[in-house]
Amino acid sequence: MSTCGRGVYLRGVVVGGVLPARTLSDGALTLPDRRVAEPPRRRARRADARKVTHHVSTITERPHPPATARPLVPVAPRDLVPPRQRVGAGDVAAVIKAYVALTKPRIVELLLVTTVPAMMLAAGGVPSLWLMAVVLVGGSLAAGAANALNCYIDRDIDQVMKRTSRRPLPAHRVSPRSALAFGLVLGVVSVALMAAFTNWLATGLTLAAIVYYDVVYTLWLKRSTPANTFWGGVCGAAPVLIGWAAVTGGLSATAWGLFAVVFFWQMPHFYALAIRFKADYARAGIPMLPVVASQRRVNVEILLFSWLTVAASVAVWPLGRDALGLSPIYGLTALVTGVLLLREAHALVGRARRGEQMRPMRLFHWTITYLTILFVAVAADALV
Ligand code: HEM
Ligand SMILES: CC(C)=CCC/C(C)=C/CC/C(C)=C/COP(=O)(O)OP(=O)(O)O
Repeated sequence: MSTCGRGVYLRGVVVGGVLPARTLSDGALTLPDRRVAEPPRRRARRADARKVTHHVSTITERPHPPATARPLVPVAPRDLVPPRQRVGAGDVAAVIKAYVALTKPRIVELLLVTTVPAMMLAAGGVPSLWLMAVVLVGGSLAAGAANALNCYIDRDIDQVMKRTSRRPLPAHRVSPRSALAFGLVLGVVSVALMAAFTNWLATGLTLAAIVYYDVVYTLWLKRSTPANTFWGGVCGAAPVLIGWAAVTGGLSATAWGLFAVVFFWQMPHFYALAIRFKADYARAGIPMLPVVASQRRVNVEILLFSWLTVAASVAVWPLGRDALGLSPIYGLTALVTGVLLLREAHALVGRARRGEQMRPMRLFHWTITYLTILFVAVAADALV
């Protein structure tokens, strides 16, 4: 990380350390349909939220958002979700759909893109189908639990952001209490499954990933520091370690190498999204880097982490599963896709510097193509 980068991160971490977890803008907390009975602690948090909005506004040199929303109307918490809009218990398909949506299935599915090849490489071929099934089901339930709890904790933010406003909680299809219960049950089932059929390391990593995502990232860092993306990558890259540990009972240098690839990779992946939805994040008072720092600073980080991603992917080549390293299938794929990823990252930065339309979703989609191809190569390598 660059020296100037460290400066902003440290400042962010300090801010994160002194402010409480809930740090939304005035607008977010006073939306007409977020009518809650307001206990004194919540009122105090709102005062803190105004401080953070001010912090964000100061850094971006934008005027402080006016407090124009209507005052909160005290109602019982159970009335938070208007009964009319809740999914009727009789409509089984709609109920199932809403609960599945809580697990963010697209993200669960994508996390598995990295887990399966890691397991194959660790096993030097196709691992036992039983173990694959356990890790896939246990891992999906764990990621689903982590996501459902994230939906519960972030229901206020998700309501304010356009991108997330159709999720089950902001759309009032599931009550917050049901989402919380669902997330906790899924979490317990997933960890029990891993404990019963894998080993302690894989189980411990699974539990740690859930707790880390929901407590360290969602409750704390996401709302308080632009370093949220960096630290959030730890749990995003954890499935690689979980898969490897489930097969071997340990973690080798190659496992850590693959972890590093996903960890660095998620920075350009997420920053591209954060540039695209910068206004959303700003409205919700979330200090994502593009909201609180200059575009120049974001550009530097996109390039830095894209290069680190490619460097880590190439470093995995000689490591492999044993002294022989990985085959040229993997090595050449890492080089070619790496060049393409870097070309796209530099293209985005070039457009930003020239003041052209940035089209960040081009990089976002490229990051996905890159990681998918790279991990297909890992799997292919395990088969040869
Ligand atoms: C490593 C940690 C990761 C982080 C921090 C991350 C972050 C995110 C975020 C915040 C979103 C937006 C979610 C939404 O709109 O609901 C997203 C969407 C997406 N991510 Fe990731 N992601 C990670 C891993 C992955 C992986 C491993 C892949 C696949 C190779 C992937 C591919 C995608 C795709 C395709 C979408 C779009 C989903 C959709 O349109 O429904 N992500 N990611
Ligand atoms: C095995 C296991 C438990 C793995 C957990 C993996 C997991 C769910 C990783 C997500 C990583 C991450 C920082 C996502 C962004 O959340 P966000 O809240 O910023 O995204 P949003 O804005 O779309 O809600």
